[in-house]
Amino acid sequence: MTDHNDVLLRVEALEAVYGGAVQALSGVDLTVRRAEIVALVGANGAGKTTLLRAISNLLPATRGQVTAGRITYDGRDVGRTRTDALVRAGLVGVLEGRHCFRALTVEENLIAGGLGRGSGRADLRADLEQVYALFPRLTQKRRLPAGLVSGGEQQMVAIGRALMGRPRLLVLDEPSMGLSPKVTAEIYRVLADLNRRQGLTLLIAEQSVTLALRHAHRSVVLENGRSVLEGGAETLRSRDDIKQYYLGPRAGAPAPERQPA
Ligand SMILES: Nc1ncnc2c1ncn2[C@@H]1O[C@H](COP(=O)(O)OP(=O)(O)OP(=O)(O)O)[C@@H](O)[C@H]1O
Repeated sequence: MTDHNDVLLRVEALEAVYGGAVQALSGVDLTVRRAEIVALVGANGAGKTTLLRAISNLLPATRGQVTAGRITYDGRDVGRTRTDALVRAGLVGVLEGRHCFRALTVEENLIAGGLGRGSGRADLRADLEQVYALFPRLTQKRRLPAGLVSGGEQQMVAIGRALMGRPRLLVLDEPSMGLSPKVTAEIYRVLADLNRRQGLTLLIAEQSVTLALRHAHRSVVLENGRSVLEGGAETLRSRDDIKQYYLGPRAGAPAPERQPA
């Protein structure tokens, strides 16, 4: 049984359309407990990005809208809550690729993530130093325009900027997209550390099911806009259809189910 106080985010029977016509979500249920890492997996077009946009209330910016269902964050219905208010409540997203303000320096990008909280200079400086400690290579790049640093570093800037908002739930859309395995591993190591040490809750859309199973406590599979399966690594690996479709021939290797911090 789920203790309701444990639940940070709940999505129930969510439906969403684009342009009043394209049905992108047609029944998604999802629960994210505090201090849990939940991965959202599914093929191209399954609805992962749409679900994350809906949770962050960013669908209207892409001509989309939620047409049915409910999103509850920290016990509150947030279906109509503006994105900036969600951020202030600790629900922070890194969506739409690794969006950076390209003309601003790396450091200015990071600071921008902390401004909405209304904290003072000393707090901002302390948070900034924490981000540099997590991603040391950003320290050397702090004075460079973000548009000039590598794709991996831009992803670190985007995540760092989100962390400056002191999130309780960090929502990430495909953090590994287009990155080398080494940089991907570095980013996931930082995310896993934040989860373990600080109890940061993570909801991550991840096209690589292998990565999802390695890092998440639980994964939710989306197919054609519906949530069709959820479980830990063992549950997903035990399903022949998941193995064949997403994992390929080397899917048999055992991996322990992770427990939340
Ligand atoms: N702005 C948009 N306007 C119209 N249709 C859209 C828009 N964004 C997504 N869609 C459609 O909504 C459906 C779900 O797409 P979505 O991007 O959420 O899937 P996804 O699982 O994130 O896919 P991918 O892994 O390729 O990013 C698809 O049919 C897609 O073509």
